Amino acid sequence: MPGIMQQIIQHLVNNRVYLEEEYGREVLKDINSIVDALERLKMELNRDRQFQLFRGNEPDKAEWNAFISELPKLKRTYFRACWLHAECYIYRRIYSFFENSKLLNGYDYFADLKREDLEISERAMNALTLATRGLPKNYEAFSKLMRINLWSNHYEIQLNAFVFSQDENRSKNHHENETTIDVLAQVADLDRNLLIDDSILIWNCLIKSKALCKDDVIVDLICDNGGFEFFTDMLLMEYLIDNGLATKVRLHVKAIPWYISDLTRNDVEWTINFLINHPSEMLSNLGRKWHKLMKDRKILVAPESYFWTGPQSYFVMVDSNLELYKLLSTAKLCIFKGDLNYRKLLGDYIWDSTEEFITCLRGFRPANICAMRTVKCEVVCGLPEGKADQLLKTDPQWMISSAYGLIQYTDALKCGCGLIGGTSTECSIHSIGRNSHCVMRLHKNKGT
Ligand SMILES: O=P(O)(O)OC[C@H]1O[C@](O)(CO)[C@@H](O)[C@@H]1O
Repeated sequence: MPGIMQQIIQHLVNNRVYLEEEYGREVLKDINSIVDALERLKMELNRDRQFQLFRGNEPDKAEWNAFISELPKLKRTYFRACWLHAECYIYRRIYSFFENSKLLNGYDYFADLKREDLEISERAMNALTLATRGLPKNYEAFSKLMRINLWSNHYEIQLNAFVFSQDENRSKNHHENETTIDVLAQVADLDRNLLIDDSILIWNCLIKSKALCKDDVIVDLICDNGGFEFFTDMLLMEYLIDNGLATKVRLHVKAIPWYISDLTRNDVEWTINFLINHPSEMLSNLGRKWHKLMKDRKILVAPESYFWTGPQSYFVMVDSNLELYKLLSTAKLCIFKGDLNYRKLLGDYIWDSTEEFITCLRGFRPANICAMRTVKCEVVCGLPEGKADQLLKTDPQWMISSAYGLIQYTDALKCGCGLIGGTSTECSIHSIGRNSHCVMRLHKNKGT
């Protein structure tokens, strides 16, 4: 984190001239005070000081201050707090320096990094675009897209491992579309590291929703990173819409710059414009197509919520942000991308690695839920007995390397009784009703 803060300082110093051109001379005062504030924050972190309350124009300061005040005193400093709490707090403090400045309110100091990530992914984007035009509506194509999307959450793979020539693929097989994706999976050589693959359940969920639902089939995508990862998110979402597997996709983005590369509304707009104006005709056409999907509101950015940049685990959402919980409840499927979302889904606890996904959600079940992440920290569940031990022996870094991936799913109506969606009186959850809110409360009261 001190390194990240230093990078932001460097960014401001390096861009002084441009910022002055854009905002006028007065911005230099802002820059100086933000640099001072960042230096102080670095010092607070180094000295393990107490978290401070937010006192400026932060729209979510009441929630943050309540959270900080409720932390036990000993858990309110950088090295004593939970990792997740300390990390979120620092990212939130950093942005508060900008939002309380005169001219740099709204400034995204991570924007350049996200943009560069896309700019240098041209070959990968071209190859994937070519490979995904006219894909058939079947489970195989869907599952491949899911895996491409999953592996784009890998730390380093984002760019380089996806770089391969389209010509090589062409010469290998006549079925160009199919093969390019296969090659991608092989080049990435990562599918063997897919520890859980519930994509068939997700496919079934979407097929069933379409058949049963007369209204919109909504898919909520709780996004993670911008840049290349968002590009592959869009390929998957486009496939869902094109094939009638969803009639509407809502993108949940971050309200503020977050964890360096997380997607914001501006990043979505920038990405579409970048593609539209791209010299490659194929990418430009793709950009235009996505722009139309957004104009027709088939893919849209959901109202931004500060819940996603809070420190809380998702099981508290029903109490702390009922509006957002209700919004997610109108979806047929909620897809949570990335490691941070996963940590918040599971509450950032070191669960027994064989624990069921649904148990770890602790009652958070606004809709059918899918989590897709490469494993970057020690939070994991749903593995077969003995798998974690075996991995530890063969690859001690397996939980932090992001070389392993998970596609996990749980049905909103699933419960421990094995009677999926049933109305049996034997099961208290099912006899209470199908309302996920009731189910949530029941689980909570039971302390599960
Ligand atoms: O972009 P993702 O997949 O959410 O990864 C971010 C995660 O990586 C980490 O840096 C873990 O190493 C965490 O801070 C964070 O949970």
